[in-house]
Order: sequence, then C-alpha cells, then structure tokens
Amino acid sequence: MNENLNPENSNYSPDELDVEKQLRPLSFDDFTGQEQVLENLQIFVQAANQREEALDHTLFHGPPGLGKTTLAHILANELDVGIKITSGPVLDKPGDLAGLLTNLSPRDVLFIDEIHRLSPIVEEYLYSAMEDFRIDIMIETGPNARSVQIELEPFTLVGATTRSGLLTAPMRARFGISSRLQYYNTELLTTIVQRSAHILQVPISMEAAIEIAGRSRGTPRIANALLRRVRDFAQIKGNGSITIEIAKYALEALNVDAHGLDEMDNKILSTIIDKFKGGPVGITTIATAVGESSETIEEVYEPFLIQEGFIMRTPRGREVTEAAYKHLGRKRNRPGELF
Ligand SMILES: Nc1ncnc2c1ncn2[C@@H]1O[C@H](COP(=O)(O)OP(=O)(O)OP(=O)(O)O)[C@@H](O)[C@H]1O
Ligand SMILES: [Mg+2]
Repeated sequence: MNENLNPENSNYSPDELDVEKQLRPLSFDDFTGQEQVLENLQIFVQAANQREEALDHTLFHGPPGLGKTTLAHILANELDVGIKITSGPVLDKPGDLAGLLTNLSPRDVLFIDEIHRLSPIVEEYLYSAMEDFRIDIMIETGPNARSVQIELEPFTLVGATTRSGLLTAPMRARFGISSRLQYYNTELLTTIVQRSAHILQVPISMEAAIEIAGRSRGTPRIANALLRRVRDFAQIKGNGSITIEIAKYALEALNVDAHGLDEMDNKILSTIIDKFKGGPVGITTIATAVGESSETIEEVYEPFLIQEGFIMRTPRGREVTEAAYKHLGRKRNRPGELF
C-alpha cells in the first residue's frame, strides 16, 4: 500500500516520505533504543526462525513516530519473509482482507496499521484467520451462494496502534506478543540524529545533534524532520555543516519549543494552570476544556508530559509541576498568597 493512504501521514509531502523511508532502520542492529522490546523480539524471531515457524502475532502500541511501522518492516527482514501492508480504515470489506490473506506465502508478515480502526465485520473475520489460519469465503451469489473454508499459510499479523485503549478485548487477546514503545531520551535521539545526518551526508557537531535531539519531543520522526529543516538553514545560511550556532538559529526561526512540546502539550499545561489553578483536575475535565478525547490525552500526550516532569498524577487528578509554570513563563500563586 502507498503510505500516502495512511491518513496519519497525509501532512507529509511525497518527498518527505521518501526521505523518511531512506532514514528507516532495516535491521535490529540498526535500530536505536527500546532496548527491552528489542531484546525480546530478537529472541522470539530467532526461536521462530529455528523452528521454521511463523512468528506469533505481534502488536506494537504507543504514540506516533516512535518506530511501530519501522519495527514491522524489521520483523519481516529478520524473519526473511515478505510483508504486505494495509491499514484499519482502508480495509473495509472482508473480501479485501480475504484477498490479502490468501496471497500470503508461508511465514509472511501482514502489517495492519491503525488496527484499532478496523470495522467490526472485518475484525471478526480476522479472528479465525489469526487463530486457526482458516477463513470462510462466500462463493457464487443468489440461490447458489455458499461458504467454503480455505486454509491459509501460517502467517504473522503485525498490528500497530497509537490507541491501544480502543482495541477490543478479543482482538488484544489474539496477539501472542504485545510491545509498548516508549519515548526516547535525548541521548538515544542524539544517536538517531547522528545516524540520519550520516545517511543524508551532512556534517553535524555533537553539540548540534544534542540540541536537535532535546527539542524533538522524545520522537525519532520529529528529530529527523527537525534535522532536515536545520540542514536547509546550514546550506543557505552557513557552509553546509550543522554547527551549534546554525542549529540554535534554525530552531529559533522555526519556532520550535525548547522542550519540543507541541501546541496541544502547551495547551494542556496552560489550561490546567489558567482554568484549574494548576490542578489537581480530572482527565475528562481537562479533555473537555482542550477539546480532545480523554483517551488521546492519556495515550498520546500525557505520557510525555509526565516523563518530562511537567505533569504529575495524583489520586485526586492531574497536577502541573513547577517546571510547567517555568516553561510557560508563569508565576505560581501559592495557596494563601494573594499575588
Ligand atoms: N529507533 C529508531 N532508530 C532510528 N530511527 C527511527 C527509530 N524509530 C523510528 N525512527 C525513524 O522515525 C520515523 C518514524 O517511525 P515510524 O514510521 O516507524 O513510526 P510509527 O510508530 O509507525 O508512527 P505512526 O504511529 O505515526 O505510524 C521512521 O522513518 C524512522 O526513520
Ligand atoms: Mg506507522
């Protein structure tokens, strides 16, 4: 499938998609971070390869841009099998799914992106395929219509979702392997920036790589995007190499937040401060106030804000920290203080 069909990627130009592909690690060795996840996957893949069996169905969940699609491709490479790619919203008829499934070779990977958006009919249809490697298909129409059972080659379904909370319980239960991807720290992102710069053949200083990494919201995709923009500045305003001065100048000009927080992150923090006196406040109340679903806030935004120490979870709700006030340039009125 053309990745342009993935609505989450629709704000990327075809050019940027090409670069993103070019920067995508292809093997376990090439992949930085997610150490525990990777260590487990390496063992499962090695064992499946030794037994010459299909790898268990595998689910990747976590916020956008952390490497779910990348890992799906890496799994296929490391299993030395083919990969077919589709996504929940695209796969709207059981017939389409049947077509994909019957065309798989033994041990192939079927990658379904945004698997939480499968229609209930397609999802149900997938259950028997995942469990017994068997599907029923209807042949002929009218009075002769009947269903026949087709045996499938053993395959690995790899599912990816940013919203694991929206997966149905039966779906979740059918994945033998389930891995949650975490945000990357600055050190790991620095390594990723350096690797990408090397592939793009642009010289970059250590300091500059750290600067870009620190402003990437813990996300390799953002790190790569910032690197490409900073590279443009280096080319036009400098001599082509990315120095710390160029990096700082460019990130300033691009209006990138010092911690890489995006608009919604900042909106969440300022809402808790301005409307709820810094908290504690319940997640559904925050969600309503910022106009986002509470699941998205819990799964996509909050983990990063908590990791970076801007928000705390307390038994009475969410509270912003001193760091959040400082980041937004606000002063905190302590209880009892009037000004
Ligand atoms: N661990 C990593 N090391 C190096 N580069 C990485 C790593 N993880 C991700 N990337 C880079 O970040 C980009 C985005 O990763 P990917 O497309 O796999 O994210 P995703 O989790 O599938 O995101 P989405 O939820 O939006 O589909 C990739 O093109 C890849 O170059
Ligand atoms: Mg993806």
